[in-house]
Amino acid sequence: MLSMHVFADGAALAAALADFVASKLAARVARDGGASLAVSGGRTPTRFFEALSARDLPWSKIGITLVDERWVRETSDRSNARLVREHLLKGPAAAARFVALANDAPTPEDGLFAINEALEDLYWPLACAVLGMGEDGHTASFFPGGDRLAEVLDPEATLGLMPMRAPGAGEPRITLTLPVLLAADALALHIEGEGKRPVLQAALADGPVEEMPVRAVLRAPRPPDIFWCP
Ligand SMILES: O=C(O)[C@H](O)[C@@H](O)[C@H](O)[C@H](O)COP(=O)(O)O
Repeated sequence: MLSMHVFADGAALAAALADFVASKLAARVARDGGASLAVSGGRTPTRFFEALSARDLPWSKIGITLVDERWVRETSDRSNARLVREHLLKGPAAAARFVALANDAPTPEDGLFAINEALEDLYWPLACAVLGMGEDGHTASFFPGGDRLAEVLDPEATLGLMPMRAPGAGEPRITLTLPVLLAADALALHIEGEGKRPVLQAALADGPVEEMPVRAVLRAPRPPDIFWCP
C-alpha cells in the first residue's frame, strides 16, 4: 500500500519529512547503537536538509551518505556532497559522519573501490533512504536508457554501488543499487512541484519500468512513503 503525504507547501513538507526521517534514525540508534541515512541531491532537498539538521538526534552515532552522485568535484555546484555539506551537516547534525560517493579519481570505475571501503563503516542496512524523482521518471541514478540500468535494478544485484551513464544524466554518475535501497527500514520519495504531478501519475500507472525507473521503487513489496507538495 502506498502512503501519500500531501502538504500545502515546501516548508510543511520539509518539517514532516524531517520528523519521519528522525524517527527512523532514532529507532535504529536505540536498537543498534547507530544508524545510517542516504539522501538524494538535486534541487528539491535543501529545505528538508535544513529542517533535519536542527533535529535533536544522537548525531555522532549517525552516518550519512548519498543515494547517488554526479562524478564532479565538490567545488562544482552540481555536487550532491556539496549540497549535503552546506545544508545538512551543520548545527547539531555537523556531528554526523558523512561518506561522499565521489572522490578525485578520474572516473566512477576508478573511484569505486575506495568509496565502497568508506561505506563499510556505516550501519547497514540503512535506517532510511530519501529518494527524489526527475521529470523523466528517474530516481537515484536509475535513468531511462542508463547503460547499467538492468544491473542496478536487478533484485539479486550483488554490488551495492554502481557507475551509471545515461543520455539524460549529464556527468557520469554513481548510484546505490535497488536492493540496497529496498533493504532500508524506511523509504521516502520526496517530490515537489506541479510539473512533477503528471510524472508521478504516469509512474503510478501501468508501463515498463525501463521507461520510468522510479516504478521499480513504487512497485516494490514495501513501497515508499511519498511526500508531495505543489
Ligand atoms: O543527483 C541527482 O540528480 C539526484 O539524486 C536525483 O535522483 C534527483 O533526486 C532527481 O533528479 C530530482 O532532482 P531535482 O530535485 O533537482 O528535481
